[in-house]
Amino acid sequence: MTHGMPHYSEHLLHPTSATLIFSSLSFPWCQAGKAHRLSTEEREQLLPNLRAVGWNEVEGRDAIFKEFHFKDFNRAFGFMTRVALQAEKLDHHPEWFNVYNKVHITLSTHDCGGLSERDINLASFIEQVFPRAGTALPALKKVLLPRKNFTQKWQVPSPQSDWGLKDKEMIKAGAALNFQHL
Ligand SMILES: C[C@H](O)[C@H](O)[C@H]1CNC2=NC(N)=NC(=O)C2=N1
Repeated sequence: MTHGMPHYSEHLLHPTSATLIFSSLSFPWCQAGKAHRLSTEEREQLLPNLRAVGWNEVEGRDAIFKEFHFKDFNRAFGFMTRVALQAEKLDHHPEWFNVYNKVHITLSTHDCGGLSERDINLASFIEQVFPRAGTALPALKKVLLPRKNFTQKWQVPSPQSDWGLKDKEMIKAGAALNFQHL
């Protein structure tokens, strides 16, 4: 199954395709209330931003899909570990598949039988951990430290941190984020 997803190195080459703008969803999305399927308006607003970073709608099912490539299994599994811990915190779990350096992720909310804001927010988190997990460690500082390319509506809390936003801050920033990878 190929979705024409960009390989990680293409993200580096085409940073402008990595812009996510989530603006109007409420918080917290996870514990509060029952999940509801995204409205037409929400979809029109949010899905283009996800498509721009390689998430596609799944045919025949209300879900989104993206394929991630890493340099090796360790990096793929490191990425999965971060996503898994966050998914557990959010009580929102991805459907995923891994072989060696590839991770395929499908997001959908089983509780409401389709896409909800929980999926958008987990996708947003995934986008934020992806470049860090996918980058060879020696390249990390070079690639990630410059903050000038992070356009955002909130303060980066610890500019010294090589790892950028902490999970908690990412959750807080949540759907109101305007994020550029690089
Ligand atoms: C009982 C538990 O809170 C629910 O089953 C959670 C767990 N993780 C979940 N993950 C996903 N992807 N969709 C859900 O609806 C969902 N619901």
